[in-house]
Amino acid sequence: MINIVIAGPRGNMGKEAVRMVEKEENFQLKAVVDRKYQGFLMKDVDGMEPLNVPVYENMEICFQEVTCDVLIDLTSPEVGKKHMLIAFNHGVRPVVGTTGFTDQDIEELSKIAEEKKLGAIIAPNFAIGAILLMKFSQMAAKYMKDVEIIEQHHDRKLDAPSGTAVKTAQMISEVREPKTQGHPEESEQLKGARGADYQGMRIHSVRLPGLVAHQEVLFGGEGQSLKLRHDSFNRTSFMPGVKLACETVMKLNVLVYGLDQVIE
Ligand SMILES: NC(=O)C1=CN([C@@H]2O[C@H](COP(=O)(O)OP(=O)(O)OC[C@H]3O[C@@H](n4cnc5c(N)ncnc54)[C@H](OP(=O)(O)O)[C@@H]3O)[C@@H](O)[C@H]2O)C=CC1
Ligand SMILES: O=C(O)C1=N[C@H](C(=O)O)C[C@H](O)C1
Repeated sequence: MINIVIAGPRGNMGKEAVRMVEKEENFQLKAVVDRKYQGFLMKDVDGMEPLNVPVYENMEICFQEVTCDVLIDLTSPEVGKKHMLIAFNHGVRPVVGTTGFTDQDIEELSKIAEEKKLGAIIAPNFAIGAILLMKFSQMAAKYMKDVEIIEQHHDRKLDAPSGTAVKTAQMISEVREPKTQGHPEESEQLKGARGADYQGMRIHSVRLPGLVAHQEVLFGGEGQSLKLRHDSFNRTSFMPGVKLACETVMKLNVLVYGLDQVIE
C-alpha cells in the first residue's frame, strides 16, 4: 500500500489525481493540501466530490500528522519547490507534475534527493503519447537539425513555454548539431514573431480557450518536412503516468527528471 498526499486537489490536474488515487487498490489517499479550504473534510467545492480525508493548509503540519510515502504536487513552481523541500525533510518521495522549474531548481533538488537517498520524479508531462513524441523528436533531430516546436494550451496556463516544450528542446539539444535557424539576417518586425530561442531552435506558445494540451514538432529539410504531433484532449490522459510515477518513485533513491527516463 502506498500512502499518498496530494497538493492542489481543486485544480484541473489535482481533481483527476484524487479520483485516480481513490480508485487504485494499492494507493491510499491520506490527506490533501489546499490553500483555500481547511478543516477535516473538503465539501463539494469547484465541482469536486466531497473528500473524506483531512485537508491541510500547511504541508509541514500535514507531514507531522499524517503517514505518507508519496507527495503528488500539482500546483505552481514556487509552491511545488517548497513542497518538495518539506517532503524531503520528512522522508516523503515527491512526484511532481508542476511545470516551470528552472535548470537550477532541478539541479538543487537533485542534490538534496541524492544526499537524502530519496526517490523523486519531476515529470513535465505524464501522458505516454507526449513522452513518445519527445523520444521520436530526439530520434528525428539526429538527422534533421532544423526544428520548431509549437505548443498549444488552454488560456488558464501560467507558464510559457510549456514544461513539455522545454523538455522536448532539451532532449533534442542532446543529439542535435548546434545550429541557429532561419536567415542569418532575419529581423522581427513585431517582437516575439519568431518565438523563443532555445539553442537556435524556436518555440512558439499558443494560448486559447477550448484547448487542453497539444504539441507539434516540425522538422524541415531540403524539399521535405516531418511533423510530429501529440494531443491531450482531457486530463485523464495524464493519469496512467501519474500512477506509474507513484509506483516507480518508491524504488528510486535519486531524482528523475522526465518520464522518458522511466519508460523504456
Ligand atoms: N506533468 C503533467 O503531465 C501536467 C502538468 N501540469 C502542470 O500542473 C500544474 C497544475 O496545472 P492545473 O491543474 O492545470 O492548474 P490549476 O490552476 O487548475 O490548479 C493548480 C492548483 O494548485 C493550487 N495551489 C496554488 N498554490 C497552492 C498552495 N500554496 N497550496 C496548495 N495549493 C495551491 C491552486 O489553488 P487556487 O485555486 O487557490 O489557485 C489550484 O487549485 C501546472 O504547473 C501545469 O503546468 C498540467 C497538466 C499535466
Ligand atoms: O498546464 C497544462 O495544462 C499542462 N502543462 C504541462 C506542460 O507545461 O507541459 C503538461 C501538459 O502540456 C499540460
